[in-house]
Amino acid sequence: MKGLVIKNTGSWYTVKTDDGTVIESKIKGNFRLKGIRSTNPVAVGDYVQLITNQEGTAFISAIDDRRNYIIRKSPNLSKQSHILAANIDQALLVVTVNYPQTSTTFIDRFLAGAEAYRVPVVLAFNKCDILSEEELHYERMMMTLYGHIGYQCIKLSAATGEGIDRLLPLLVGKVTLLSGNSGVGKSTLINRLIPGASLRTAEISDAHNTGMHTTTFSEMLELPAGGDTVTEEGESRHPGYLIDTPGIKGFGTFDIEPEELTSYFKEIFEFSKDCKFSNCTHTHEPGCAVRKAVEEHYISESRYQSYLSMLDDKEENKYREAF
Ligand SMILES: Nc1nc2c(ncn2[C@@H]2O[C@H](COP(=O)(O)OP(=O)(O)OP(=O)(O)O)[C@@H](O)[C@H]2O)c(=O)[nH]1
Ligand SMILES: [Zn+2]
Repeated sequence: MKGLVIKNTGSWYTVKTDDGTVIESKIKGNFRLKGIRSTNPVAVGDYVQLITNQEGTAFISAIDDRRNYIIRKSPNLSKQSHILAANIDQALLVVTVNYPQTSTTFIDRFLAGAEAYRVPVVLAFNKCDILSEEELHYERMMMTLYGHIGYQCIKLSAATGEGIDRLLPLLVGKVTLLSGNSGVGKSTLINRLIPGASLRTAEISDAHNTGMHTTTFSEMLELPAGGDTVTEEGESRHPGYLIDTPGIKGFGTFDIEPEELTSYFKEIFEFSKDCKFSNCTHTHEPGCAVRKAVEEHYISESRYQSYLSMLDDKEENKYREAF
């Protein structure tokens, strides 16, 4: 039997099978995944093979190849990492122009990381209900900026429900990683999208109270089935899931090489094709088409600054590694 892992608590995995049954499962034996040293071989979002047993539970006997996965490296130096989620279709980055203000550096770092993982990002501009005229103007400028680069932007209020009708269709049938700084309204949004979700979360934390601080657990929250969970091709798909994993602030960008960085800033990459040197870092080189585009306002100053700050990190790391 096949199924989708929707929850991971310690050594137990909750698997939703193709016919909609939910089965508590454990890993059979100690199978390892090629090339990954992780503390959890199976993660939410994995498609797995199950062998059911008489007690009504099951063994996970195989995992389908992953399209992608996000990991958190262990803070200690064991070189082990923890897989937070697999097979993500997209990320929803919740941002606010105020209360609290999300910095463009934070947004751009997140976007660059997502590009590195080839995960599309939708930007949700939340709390439009409490913004002043001036703040709304700034929000429009931000939405225009990121919209031009190619990111879908949705203006919404998780509190009042405004804009939710535009967001929902983007989530149907997809596994969406929910991200954003503390206080931007992620929990409020989840409760808006999935009535009763906070209640369930509370129950879960109660049940596992003792282990909460040591066990990282992830969960996919199922969106309520809408009327359109059948694709145009007539193939049915799941109603969509949200992954809300506390502690993920973005995609790991530690492995990005400085030469690669340009390609993770979509519009910078486009202009860089006209730079005189193919290995141009767009900092000081003559004939740099990127710096020219910044001067002529084809590339926004804030995006260029974010690029430079990420480049700086890389150089600094290199320096540290060298000594
Ligand atoms: N006015 C207004 N307030 C909102 C909106 N969305 C959330 N809030 C408020 O903002 C505060 C933070 O919201 P949360 O949903 O807890 O934010 P979060 O992103 O889950 O925060 P963390 O759990 O710290 O990551 C709460 O007081 C919410 O009521 C909104 O659209 N408009
Ligand atoms: Zn250049």
